[in-house]
Amino acid sequence: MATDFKSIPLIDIGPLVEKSDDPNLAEDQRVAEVVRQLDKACREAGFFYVTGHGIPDSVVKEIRSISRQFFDLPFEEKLKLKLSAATGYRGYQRVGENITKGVPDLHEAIDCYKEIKPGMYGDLGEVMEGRNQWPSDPPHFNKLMEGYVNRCTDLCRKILRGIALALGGPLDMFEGNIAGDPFWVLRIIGYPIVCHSSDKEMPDVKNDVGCGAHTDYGLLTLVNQDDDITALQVRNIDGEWISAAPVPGTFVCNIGDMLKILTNGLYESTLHRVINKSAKYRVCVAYFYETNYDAAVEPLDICVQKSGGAKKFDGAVYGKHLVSKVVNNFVM
Ligand SMILES: N=C(N)NCCCC[C@H](N)C(=O)O
Ligand SMILES: O=C(O)CCC(=O)C(=O)O
Ligand SMILES: [Fe+2]
Repeated sequence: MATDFKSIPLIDIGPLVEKSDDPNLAEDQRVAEVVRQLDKACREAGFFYVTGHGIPDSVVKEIRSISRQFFDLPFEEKLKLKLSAATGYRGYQRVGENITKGVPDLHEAIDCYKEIKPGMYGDLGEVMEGRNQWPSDPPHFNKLMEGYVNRCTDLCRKILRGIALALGGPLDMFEGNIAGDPFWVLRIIGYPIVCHSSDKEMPDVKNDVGCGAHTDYGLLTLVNQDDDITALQVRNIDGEWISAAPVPGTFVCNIGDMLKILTNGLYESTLHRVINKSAKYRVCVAYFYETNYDAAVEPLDICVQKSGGAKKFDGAVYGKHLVSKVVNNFVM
C-alpha cells in the first residue's frame, strides 16, 4: 500500500543485475540487501529510482536526443506516422489527442507495441494487431529503439526476479504463464511548454497538465526522463504530489496494475501525473514491461497468504485490460 512517503527511494540494483542468472542468487548477501530495499520501496511508494542497471548512459541519452529530433520536425512530417484504429493504435498522436479521465493531455507521443501478427491471439489481440510506425529519419531510429527495448526487457526481467524474492517466492515466479513471453509498450513522449494559444498543433488544449493522473497497466515501467526538468509527480496516501525529480544516470521504475493484482495489493500501482512547468520542451521515453499478452492474472497464493488470506482483486486478462484503456485513450 502507498504510504505518506515524502520522497522516492533510490536503489543500487548492481548486485542483482550482475548475478541475476546465478541460481544461488538468493544466498548472496548483497543481493539480499537489494531485495530488502525493493520490498520496502514497493510497499511504501510503488516508485523507486534504479542505478547500477547496466544500461550505458550514452544509450539512455541518445534515446532521448533522437526522440527530441523527431518532435522538432514540422507537424506535417510527424503526421505521416499518425496513429489510428487501423494502425493498431501504433504511431504518432498530436498534442491533445491522448485523453486521461476525459481531459486532453498536453503531450504528443509515438506509441509502439510488441508486434502482434494477424490472428496471433484471436479476438483478444485483434485491436492491437499491426506493425510499429517508425520515423524514417534518422535512418537508424528503428534499430536504436528496438535495441533499447531489448535492453529494457532484459533489465525488467532481472528486477522482477528480485521482486519475486522480495515476496518470498521462487526466482521464476513471474515467468512461464505470467511473463515468460512478456508484452511491451514504448511511449516516446514530448511535453510542450505551457503558454501560447493559437498553435495549430494545440488546437483546443486549454489544459496545462502534460499527462493526467493515471496508473500504468502492466508489471513495471522504466522512465527515461530529461535530466534538467522536474515534471513527474507521484501521489502519496495523503493526496500529496511528490516530485520524481530527475536523478542523472537512473531510471524511475514503477509498478503497474498487473503487479498490483498479482501481489494482492501488497504492492500498489501508484497514481502519477506529469506537469511541465519549466521553460523547456520535455522529452521522456517510457518503457512498459507487461505480462504475456494473453496472461490471465490473479492474486498469487503466496501473496494472498501474506496479506490476510482473502483475495482483494478479481482476476484480469492483460490484453483485455490494455484494449479497454487504449480504445478510450484518444479523441481522433
Ligand atoms: N501504457 C501506459 N501506461 N500508458 C500510460 C498513459 C497514461 C495516459 C492514458 N491516457 C490513460 O488514461 O491511461
Ligand atoms: O513523462 C513521464 O515522466 C511519465 C509518463 C507516464 O507516466 C506514462 O506515459 O505512463
Ligand atoms: Fe504512467
